[in-house]
Amino acid sequence: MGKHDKKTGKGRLDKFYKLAKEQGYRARSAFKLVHLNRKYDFLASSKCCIDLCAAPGGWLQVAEKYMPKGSLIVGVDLNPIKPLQHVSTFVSDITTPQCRQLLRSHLHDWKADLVLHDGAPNVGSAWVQDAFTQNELVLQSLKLATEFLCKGGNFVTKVFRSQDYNALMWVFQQLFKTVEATKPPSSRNVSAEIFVVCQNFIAPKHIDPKFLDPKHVFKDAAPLPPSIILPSAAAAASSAAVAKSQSGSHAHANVFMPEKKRRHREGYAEGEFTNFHAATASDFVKGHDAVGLLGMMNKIEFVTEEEKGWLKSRHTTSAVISSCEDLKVLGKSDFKQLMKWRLAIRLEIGLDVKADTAQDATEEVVVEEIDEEEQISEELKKLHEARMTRQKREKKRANEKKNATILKLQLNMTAPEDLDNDDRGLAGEETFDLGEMEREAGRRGKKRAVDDIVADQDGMDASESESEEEESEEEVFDSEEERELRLGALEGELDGMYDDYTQRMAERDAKYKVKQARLKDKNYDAWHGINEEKNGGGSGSDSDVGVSKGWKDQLVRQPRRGDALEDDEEEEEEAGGWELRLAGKARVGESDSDSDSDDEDQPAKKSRKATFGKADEGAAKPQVKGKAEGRKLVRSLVEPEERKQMSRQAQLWFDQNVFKGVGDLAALDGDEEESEEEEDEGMEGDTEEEEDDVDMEAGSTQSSTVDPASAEDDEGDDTFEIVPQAAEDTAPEWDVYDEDQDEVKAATVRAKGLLTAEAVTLATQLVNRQITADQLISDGFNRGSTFNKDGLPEWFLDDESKHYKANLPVTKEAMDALKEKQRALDARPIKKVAEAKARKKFKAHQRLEKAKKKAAGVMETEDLSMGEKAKAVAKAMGRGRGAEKRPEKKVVVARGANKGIAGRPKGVKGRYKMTDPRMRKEVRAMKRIKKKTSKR
Ligand SMILES: C[S@@+](CC[C@H](N)C(=O)[O-])C[C@H]1O[C@@H](n2cnc3c(N)ncnc32)[C@H](O)[C@@H]1O
Repeated sequence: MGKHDKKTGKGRLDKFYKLAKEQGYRARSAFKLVHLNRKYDFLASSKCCIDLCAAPGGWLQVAEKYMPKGSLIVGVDLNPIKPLQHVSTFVSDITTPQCRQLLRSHLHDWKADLVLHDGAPNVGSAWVQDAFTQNELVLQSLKLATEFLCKGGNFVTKVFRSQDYNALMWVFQQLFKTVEATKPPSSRNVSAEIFVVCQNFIAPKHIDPKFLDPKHVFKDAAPLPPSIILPSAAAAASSAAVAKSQSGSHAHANVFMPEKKRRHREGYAEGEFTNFHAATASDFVKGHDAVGLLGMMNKIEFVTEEEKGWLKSRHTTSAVISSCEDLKVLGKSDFKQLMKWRLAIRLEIGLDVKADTAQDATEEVVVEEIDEEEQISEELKKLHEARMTRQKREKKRANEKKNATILKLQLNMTAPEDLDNDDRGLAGEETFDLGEMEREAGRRGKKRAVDDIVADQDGMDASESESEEEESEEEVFDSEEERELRLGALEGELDGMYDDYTQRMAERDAKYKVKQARLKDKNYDAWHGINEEKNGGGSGSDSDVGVSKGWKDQLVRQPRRGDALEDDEEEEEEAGGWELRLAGKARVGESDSDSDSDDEDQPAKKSRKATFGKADEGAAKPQVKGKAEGRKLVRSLVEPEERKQMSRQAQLWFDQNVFKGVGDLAALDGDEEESEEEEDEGMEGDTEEEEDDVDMEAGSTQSSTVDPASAEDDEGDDTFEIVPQAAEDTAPEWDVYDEDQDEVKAATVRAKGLLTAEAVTLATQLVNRQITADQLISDGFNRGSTFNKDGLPEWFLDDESKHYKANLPVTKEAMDALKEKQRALDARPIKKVAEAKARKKFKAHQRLEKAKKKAAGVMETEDLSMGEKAKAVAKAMGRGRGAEKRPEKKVVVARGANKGIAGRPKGVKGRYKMTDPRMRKEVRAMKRIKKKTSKR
């Protein structure tokens, strides 16, 4: 903010300076807020306002003036602010946590409904550098705003137009329902500043910090130009100064902000070393691609004498000049104005000739307008000629097809279900949708208007090939209406051109390209959104918005993917949403081109303002909707269509001679299923669909006749055959050893309880008398395969033995019971375990003491020999130590090789006992009986 020349450029003491002086404002910048408020009227509805970077207090004064009496207004700045009535101020750096705390204490837990930010870092280096720091400051202020704003609150900030501008706008869009950028008249044209009014804060519960982190927000921004060109013509004058500022800035950037050094991801075009492009006025006026130029260039310069002469033309208004200064931010009206100016200059210099010179002098203005219109329509013609012809050709082809289809139908050459989707539409389904017809009519009207213009230009009827019906429609337009329509169409075309321009702007944006590239990578990990999604929304009005509308347009078109994203929210929480939004931003291009996403985009499209529509787009809009609806309609028909196609094939199949005489296959196969179905569905009669169903059944019948299994049967293939439950004596012999196993298991169960869910289930069933013991035993006998195993391959039997097992029931209750048991075990306190261990130890100690005593007693006994004493002591001590029990005698059944042998049977080690099988069974039986009786 150094010293300025008071006559030129920024230092000029303009009317706002004087006005500020007159009205007692501390700074001329106060009028920026006055103008912004005039346009958006946010002050009157605010009760609590924070002004970040408020010194010397101009905005505070305006806020105090326009906000309701008794409102809370807090201002903060690095510099002290002279006291103001009804306003509290303090000195702090808004980038520090201390400022946050001070704000909190000033607000007394209130939420602000307005946050203003007019901060500008006090640096004097080159403007790009300043822009970056400025925009960092903006992000910081946004951070504070998100913290202090109430839901629905507003945030007004100054932004410097630079490559970071779009990134900032995008972030605003994610947090506010309406975001508009504007340049108030009090903001000097030479200044790169622009004001963004963000309305209706969404107040998400969680904001991904990446949204407010310059590292993330600006990381994708286009690379910093190595050479910096000052935005104003005045600044550009001194190339030496520029060079100095360049080097200065770079030195600064390298030394102090090495991390902010941008990588040239995209690279510059061959021979280009800057992102700033200026075109000459001649390029614009005389060149063919005026729209393209506007999209690609930053500025139009008047360099040559001829060009300077154009500055004096009555058509060259100050608005045109200021538009030429910064093409990046052309609003729609600026754009149209510029295009009109171009045509006017072309006329002046004789590049174009007035088509209608015989106009009345009194209608001079009108004539001129028409001339311009004609010129524009020339452009229009060039732009749309190809499209029109294509459309016409398509329509003609469709008409022919339609007629052919209708003829076919009339001659019974085809069935309606055989028509493809297009034919259907042609054959009359369009009559299902009256709305669509109406829209179609509207489209025709609009198209006619455009065609008329083209026809006028050409001196020929552009719609020659249109049907007579349309020609009669043409008569409906009287000359005035036609004119209106023409104008409408022209406006539309200009809108269309404007959209082209914005599209080019978007494409030019490096980020856009990167996102497009990323999109191509299917593995690109789509990110997740802020937890609270916005509904509809998008930016608001497009009128007069001096912003890079391409971006805005995209953002508006971007669907607010509320519901769709909610499923992913939990995952998103961590990732936080930044990159999902990025992905969404990148998807924009896709959504425009990809008709599949039409449905998804619908809400966003609804939010789009009518001003977006170019003539053809305007016409396309209903088409899009119609298409979506049509698709719906088609979809409902497509599935049966497939089925019908299938059934038709089936019909053809059964029409073959080989099936003649077979009669009704459906009836043949007895389709109980079919009759059941019919009963169920209450279907009767002989509708086509039913016939199809029958055909389908027939199809299935046919398939059943060629069932491979039955085919095998027929052929007598004896690979294997499942024998149904033949009573055989191949069941495994009752093995006495199993009894042992059962006893062992029973002992385990007694000791540890039931261990498996199956066991618990069976036990529960037994206890609840859901199953009897006999049943259980008999089920046990049925276990395993009982079919004839003769001749079966080894692998099969192996598999069977492994897998052919009864599936024992398992109930949820049983599982719960087991879990509960385990939980109880796990929940045993350590103390209890320790106690148990101590108890065990104590008992062992007692046993040992007892054994020692016993051993001492043995030693004192005089009756025993030393050997006997030693044996007795060892026995006592062994018991005392809890020595392992002697291994039980192994019972060897005297059968087979062991039958009648004397001495140790083969392969048996240790203690053993020979038993007779009969005896063994009897002994066991006795034991069982004894046990039972003792229980009773
Ligand atoms: C253009 S002036 C604001 C004018 C003010 N809106 C008015 O109408 O009076 C920009 C202000 O931003 C302040 N500023 C810059 N960086 C700051 C920071 N980090 N914290 C607080 N204020 C800052 C400067 O001290 C300067 O007073």
